[in-house]
Amino acid sequence: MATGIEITGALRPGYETILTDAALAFVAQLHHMYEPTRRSLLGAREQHQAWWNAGHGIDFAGEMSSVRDDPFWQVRPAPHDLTDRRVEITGPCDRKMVINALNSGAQCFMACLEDASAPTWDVMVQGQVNLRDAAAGTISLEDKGKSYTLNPKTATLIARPRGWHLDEAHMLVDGERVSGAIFDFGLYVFHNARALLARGSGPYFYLPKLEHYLEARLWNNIFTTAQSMLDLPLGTIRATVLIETLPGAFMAEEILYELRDHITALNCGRWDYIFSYIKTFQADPDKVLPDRAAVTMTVPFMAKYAAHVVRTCHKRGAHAMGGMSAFIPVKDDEAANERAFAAVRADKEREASLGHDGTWVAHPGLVGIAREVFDRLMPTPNQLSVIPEGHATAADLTTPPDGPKTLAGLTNNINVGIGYIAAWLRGQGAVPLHNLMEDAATAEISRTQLWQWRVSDVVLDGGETVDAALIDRVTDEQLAVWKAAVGDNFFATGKYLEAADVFRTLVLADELAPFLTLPAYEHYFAG
Ligand SMILES: CC(=O)SCCNC(=O)CCNC(=O)[C@H](O)C(C)(C)COP(=O)(O)OP(=O)(O)OC[C@H]1O[C@@H](n2cnc3c(N)ncnc32)[C@H](O)[C@@H]1OP(=O)(O)O
Ligand SMILES: O=CC(=O)O
Ligand SMILES: [Mg+2]
Repeated sequence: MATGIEITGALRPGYETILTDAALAFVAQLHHMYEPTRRSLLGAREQHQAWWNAGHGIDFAGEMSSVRDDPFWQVRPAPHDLTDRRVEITGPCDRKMVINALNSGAQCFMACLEDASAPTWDVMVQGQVNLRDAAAGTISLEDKGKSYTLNPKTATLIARPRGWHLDEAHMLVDGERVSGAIFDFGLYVFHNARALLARGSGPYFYLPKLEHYLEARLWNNIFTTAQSMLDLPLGTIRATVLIETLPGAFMAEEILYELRDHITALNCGRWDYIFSYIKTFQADPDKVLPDRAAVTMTVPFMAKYAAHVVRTCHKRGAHAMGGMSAFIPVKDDEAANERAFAAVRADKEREASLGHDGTWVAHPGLVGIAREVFDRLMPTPNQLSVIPEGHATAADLTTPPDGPKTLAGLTNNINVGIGYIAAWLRGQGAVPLHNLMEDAATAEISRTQLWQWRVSDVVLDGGETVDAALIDRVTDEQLAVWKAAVGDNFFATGKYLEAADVFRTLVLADELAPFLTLPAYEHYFAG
């Protein structure tokens, strides 16, 4: 191994094919070149938050108006296998799910090393093994007497690395942790770019949680460097950026501009967006959101956000991808299943009618519904020519909706928060809870919402004031609910008490932690 590189995680069979000297040296080189910038951009995030906490508003960046006003620039056109992306399935990089997703009939598969994966060392490195085999077209599995192999026609593979905030604690360069994003991106592009190109595709990425155009510039510089180190032409790497933070929405056009040689699309990551709205306005009692379930895509600020993303993309020749309805198929209850399908169908009809070029589904059983809607409402491969009228103002994007604030909403946040974090601590990053898909982003909404309700002394519609005593009482009640639901044995081993501790600590903290995964990673996964 090159001098200065240290791997502190376990080396299980197969990992040596990913953690090769050459691949690690590649990651280390990116680390040397770009870690100082990442650190400084993370520092800038703290400064921006302090500015908003001091009562300053959020608005479009004045210094970038020339980019927004210049009518002439466009992003590089999409490659052939990202031209029609009407249905994209997402999922963790578990071997069976990777095969099932690639075979699902969706146009693309967003393979998630981010919020649908708990970032344990094993999940991250085994995920790379699975993606390497997927990129090579050779992935297969024998599981419970069933053989899994790839169909002749599979979805286009797009990998989602971790966001800028997370470290990979198990790879050190000169004693310093590398960024999770650079670890995930670097290993994936190093091992798979050539194989993907040979199969008529390419190294494609979804980039999560960007908050500033300078963060997009960092990705662009990393792409340019990676391409030249791997002797790939400029524009070989292609990115789709999730517009899933409120600050990111105000910089959507600048993000396209910074990445114009590499970007093909933006995506509306609605769950992180709601989380980011709460985080941005954490100190503003006038911006407190109602129950999580009441913040749908049809409330005004969310509808304006989606239209803003479509408009911005199509003005610049980029695809505008829709997002994820949390409804998933319901087993053993036909009526509930029909309701879930109807909710997904309505969500996809809204997206296709607005001008989105495609959408996300969480489960293979939903591919057909999304496909039917987009085939019906979008007969062309995309609808780049559809530009929603109007433009978004800061008030459009930031005015909170009315809606209920209820004890049931508070209780659901705590129940789901405990259930999700327990699964995450067991190594599972996406789970079905109460017939909805939950991942790190939805859990972030639950815990930030309660933090904000508590510090804003919200009085619920039933008259209860949200305070530490109420949070403690309901947390204890919900621990009992989980114990009854999963049984004493699984409750004892399934990390529920640890999850409640993580959740309660975050909700009762004086300061809002920027991400729940940061303290939880340090405490449970980094060692
Ligand atoms: C906010 C965001 O970031 S959204 C994007 C991140 N979130 C995700 O990607 C969530 C993806 N979805 C999932 O992880 C899962 O569908 C869950 C956790 C929601 C539900 O999981 P389960 O209830 O275990 O699914 P279920 O039991 O119905 O699975 C049935 C089959 O479908 C497969 N399957 C389910 N979801 C997926 C998927 N997303 N991709 C591929 N295969 C899948 C299962 O592997 C299983 O296959 P098998 O029959 O060969 O054994
Ligand atoms: O990543 C998607 C989201 O909704 O968040
Ligand atoms: Mg997200």
